Amino acid sequence: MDASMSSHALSGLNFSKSNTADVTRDRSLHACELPRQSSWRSGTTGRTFQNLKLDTSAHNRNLAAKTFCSAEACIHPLSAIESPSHVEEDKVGVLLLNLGGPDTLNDVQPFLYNLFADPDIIRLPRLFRFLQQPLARLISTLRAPKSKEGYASIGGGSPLRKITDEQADALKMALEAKKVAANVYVAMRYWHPFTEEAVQQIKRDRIKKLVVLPLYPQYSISTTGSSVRVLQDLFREDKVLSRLPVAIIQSWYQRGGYVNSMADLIEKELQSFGSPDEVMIFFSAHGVPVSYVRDAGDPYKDQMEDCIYLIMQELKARGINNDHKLAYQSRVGPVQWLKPYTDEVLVELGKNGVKSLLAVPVSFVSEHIETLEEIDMEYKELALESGVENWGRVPALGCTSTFITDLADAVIEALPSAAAMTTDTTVSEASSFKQNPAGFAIKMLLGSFLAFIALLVFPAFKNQNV
Ligand SMILES: C=CC1=C(C)c2cc3[nH]c(cc4nc(cc5[nH]c(cc1n2)c(C)c5CCC(=O)O)C(CCC(=O)O)=C4C)c(C)c3C=C
Ligand SMILES: [Fe+2]
Repeated sequence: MDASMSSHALSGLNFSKSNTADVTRDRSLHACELPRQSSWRSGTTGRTFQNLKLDTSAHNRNLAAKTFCSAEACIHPLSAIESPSHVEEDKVGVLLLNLGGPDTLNDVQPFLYNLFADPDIIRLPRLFRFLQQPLARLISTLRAPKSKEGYASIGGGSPLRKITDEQADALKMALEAKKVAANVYVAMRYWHPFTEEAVQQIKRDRIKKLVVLPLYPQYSISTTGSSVRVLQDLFREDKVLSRLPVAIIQSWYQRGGYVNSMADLIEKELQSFGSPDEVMIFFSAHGVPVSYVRDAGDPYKDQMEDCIYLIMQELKARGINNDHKLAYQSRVGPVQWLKPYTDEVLVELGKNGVKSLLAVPVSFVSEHIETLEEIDMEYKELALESGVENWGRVPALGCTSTFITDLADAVIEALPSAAAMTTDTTVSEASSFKQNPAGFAIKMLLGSFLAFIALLVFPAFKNQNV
């Protein structure tokens, strides 16, 4: 990628902290011990960028454990690469996509800025897109004090980078155990190591085939969708990368390895209660605004419900028949989010006489602020105040060996479907800045003014739920 293209792609991000990120995982770091064999059913959805259609029928139980790939990707996996015989053996790369989190309290506001500047997080109508950055600046500044308190209470920063690095190391080792030598890279959406940094490293390493693996079990426009869009922009603008065969695993909540690993954790944690049979299994998923599902066709809710169904089926097969409930946490801003809301359900359950509750975070596979602070502190306190007497929480999967080994299988299954990305002639907003800087400056000024008005109109952004 040449320098100008690179700066285009980076122009929307706040790189307040210089950081030569270690995006490739060193083989010598041993994060987890892994078994040599795995025998889980598989259900990877490996599709290429041009086939990035959302599958909104995921609630159809038949979809579970089925392998998807585009006809083009499967039948002509290498059609778009020039691969002269002298080129070194296929060098495989795996790119883990994740959200990223502030390393220190000073990073909190710029991290939040990057998050709110993402048009997949605050989805403004096209006409108002010029407001995105000024709005992001305002909201991040207003929210930063409360977020800082949260991060301070969990040790002064997000544990996400460290855990994701450990998962990358573990995945590399699991692949090696299956005789696949691969470099594993980490690409964070809102903090270091940024996607752009990881992509540069992939290019420098002359990777010949890439599997993209989001660390979100379920697909959402706001998570996997957003990260893939950034990748798509970076690859489209680069001669070499646009020819690189890529397979994207869109979601993997339906894989046996994930479902079984979650069931294992739940089964184990239930044993810590005096009367395990009487415990309510309480799944708490990160929410998204209702409009994502209703208007934009986000399959997140369907996939979440399907995911809970599969985990409960697995528990039933083990003779565990506890009651369960799904609710959505972490809503932000003045709009309606997926319901029921975790805080409201906890109060209701407590009032209705539920005495033992096991919280299961289900939309993310690492510990993070929303498990360590929101669930372990805020929700626990609320539940106990509401009448719940026994509280437990299932840990995030992290480097659980059965889980990581299954991710390695998912990567291996996706490899044959890797195909070059389509070239798209859409002009990005970043290039419109380059073409018309004066117009851009006017928009920014006007945007700041309108953002100020928006702040007055949506005072909820100043409140606790922002
Ligand atoms: C599947 C997981 C997630 C979805 C879906 C998601 C959507 C989403 N998030 C926000 C706003 C915020 N998210 C924040 C942190 C955060 N979000 C996720 C996961 C999902 N977000 C994680 C794992 C984390 C924690 C990262 C860490 O540092 O540990 C934050 C910042 C934290 C805070 O201030 O509370 C915000 C803000 C929106 C608006 C959204 C969908 C539109
Ligand atoms: Fe979030």
